[in-house]
Amino acid sequence: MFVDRVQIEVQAGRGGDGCMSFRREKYVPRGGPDGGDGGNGGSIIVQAQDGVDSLNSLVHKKHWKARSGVHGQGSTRHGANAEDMIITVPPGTVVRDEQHDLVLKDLSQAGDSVVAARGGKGGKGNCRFKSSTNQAPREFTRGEEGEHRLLTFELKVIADIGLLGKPNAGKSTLLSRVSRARPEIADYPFTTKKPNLGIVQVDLDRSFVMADIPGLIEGAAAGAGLGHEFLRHVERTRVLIHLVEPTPVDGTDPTENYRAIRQEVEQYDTDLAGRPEIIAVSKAELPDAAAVRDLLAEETGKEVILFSSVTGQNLDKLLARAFAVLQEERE
Ligand SMILES: Nc1nc2c(ncn2[C@@H]2O[C@H](COP(=O)(O)OP(=O)(O)OP(=O)(O)O)[C@@H](O)[C@H]2O)c(=O)[nH]1
Ligand SMILES: [Mg+2]
Repeated sequence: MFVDRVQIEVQAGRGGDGCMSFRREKYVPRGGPDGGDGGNGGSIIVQAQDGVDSLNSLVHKKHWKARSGVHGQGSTRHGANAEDMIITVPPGTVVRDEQHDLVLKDLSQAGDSVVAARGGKGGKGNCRFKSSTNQAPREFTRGEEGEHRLLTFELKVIADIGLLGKPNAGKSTLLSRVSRARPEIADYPFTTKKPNLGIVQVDLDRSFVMADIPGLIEGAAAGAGLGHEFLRHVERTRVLIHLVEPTPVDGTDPTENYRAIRQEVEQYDTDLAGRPEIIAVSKAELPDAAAVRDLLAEETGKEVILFSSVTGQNLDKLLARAFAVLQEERE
C-alpha cells in the first residue's frame, strides 16, 4: 500500500508554570521572591527530508504529543524548555490545517519545515513581579496551553515531465524503457497504483525527472476511481506527455480517449490544463497505430509523435522533444 494522504492530530506541549517561592535569608527578614519561570512547551514541527518517500509511517501513528515545559523552581531557577517534536515527511508534502481549511505550508524542498503546532509559553515566576512597591509579590502565571491541530498531509510528486494517459496506455513501460525505474507492468488496466519516478538521461548533459502515475479514467475529476487522487501528482510537473493507446483492448476510440482525459484535466485544474502537452501515440508497431496518429494530429492540429517502447522507434525523438519543451518552460 502506498499512502499519499493522511490525517493526524497534533498537540503541542503545555508551558511549565511559573513558580511562587520566597528566599529566606538571615539579613532579609521578609525574604524576597525567587520563583523562576516555567519552560516553554515543545512545538510540533513538520519537516521535509530526502530519503523519506511516502507517508506510510504516519498511518500507524495518528496522535502526536510534544512534552510540556518544566515548571519554574525556587532560587529563580528557570524550568527547562521541552524539546520540539519533529515529524518527517517526503519533499512535496502539502500540510493543511483541516479545521480552518487552510494550507499551512507546501514543503516542496528537502529541508523545508513548518511549525504545525506551537508549544505553550512558560509562565512567569513571582520574582518577575517584584517592584519598588511590592517586594514580596505572590503573583505568578501558569504556563500556556500548547496548540492543538488536525493536520492533513498530501503528497504531490514533483517531476519535470508527467505521463498522462488511460490505463494500459504504456506509461510504465515507457518509464522503464528510458530510465532505471522498474515500475510494475502488466497487460491489464490499473497496474500502477502509486507514482513512480525515474531519471531520464537524454545524453551526457541533458536529463530530467519523469513521473509515471496511475492511469486516469473518465470521471476522475469528479472523484471516480483512482484518477482524481492521482491527478495531483501531475499538478507538480512542468510538461505533460499524453500517451494514447492506438488499439485499446476495451474497444474504445483512441481520439475519444484523448479528449476524455483532456476534459478530466480541465475540470480538475485550469492551471494544469494550460501546461504544455506533448501528444504521443504508443505501441507504434501495432497495425493501426500510424492511422491513429494521423487522426489525432488532424483533430488537435498539433504534432503527434508515434513511438514504441518495445521496438524503440522514435523514443529518442520523444525524449528530445520533451527536453526541448521543458527547457522552454524553465526559461
Ligand atoms: N506492443 C506494444 N505493447 C506495449 C508497448 N508499451 C507497452 N505495451 C504493453 O501494454 C500493456 C500496458 O502497459 P503499461 O506500461 O503497464 O501501461 P500503463 O499505462 O502503465 O497502465 P496502468 O498502470 O494500468 O495505467 C503491457 O502489456 C505492455 O507490455 C509498446 O510499445 N508496444
Ligand atoms: Mg502503469
